[in-house]
Amino acid sequence: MNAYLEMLRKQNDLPELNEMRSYAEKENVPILEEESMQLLLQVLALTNAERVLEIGSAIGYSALRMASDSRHRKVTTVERERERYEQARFFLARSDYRPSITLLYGDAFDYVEDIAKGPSYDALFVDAAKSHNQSFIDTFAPYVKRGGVIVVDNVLFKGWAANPTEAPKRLQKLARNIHAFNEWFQNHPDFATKFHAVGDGLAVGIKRKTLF
Ligand SMILES: C[S@@+](CC[C@H](N)C(=O)[O-])C[C@H]1O[C@@H](n2cnc3c(N)ncnc32)[C@H](O)[C@@H]1O
Repeated sequence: MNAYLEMLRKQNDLPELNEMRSYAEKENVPILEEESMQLLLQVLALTNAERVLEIGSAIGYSALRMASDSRHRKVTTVERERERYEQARFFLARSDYRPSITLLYGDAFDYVEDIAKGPSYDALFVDAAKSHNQSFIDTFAPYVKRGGVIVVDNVLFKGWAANPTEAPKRLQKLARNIHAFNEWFQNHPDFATKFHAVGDGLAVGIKRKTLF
């Protein structure tokens, strides 16, 4: 069944995406799983998200997927690892969607002032250091419009968020941290949040128009 869905999905794939996926696999760069991508793109389409802020570009794969999914969409994406940023620049430079993507190098937290000066975003996609999920949302959600969406990847963390003691010892703290974040996001009065068991787990929070 998955092969069938993959065949359907790939019918309107951009040629450069295959190259990016192969690079990611070869170099062990984590990119968004396809099931999660489908949900992310659907959420962005349903909410007419034209301005998207992404934290964690890696090699620019999800930024390109988001930008190429709608003619009117503009994606700003931030990556703090030099090599990944350079690789993203390399891949995106050859894409027709380059003008729709603003690729920034550095720690996302260093861009708060710049982001605060611009117009608000329709969506925020958090796919960076998992231990900072809450800080990313505390810091950047104020620049998402009310009714906009906040999407966070890896909220299941291979199932270890539910059972941190089953994670390898070195990852147990992170698993507990992700679980604490999930509870915080689920119960935050500013967001209507739903969790989806796709890929490594995707949380989608809608920034409420009025507070509860
Ligand atoms: C899972 S990868 C992103 C994958 C990408 N969204 C995709 O699906 O194609 C996470 C990336 O976030 C970056 N990152 C982590 N913390 C960050 C921060 N504070 N600011 C900017 N980038 C960060 C990491 O260097 C890493 O490349």
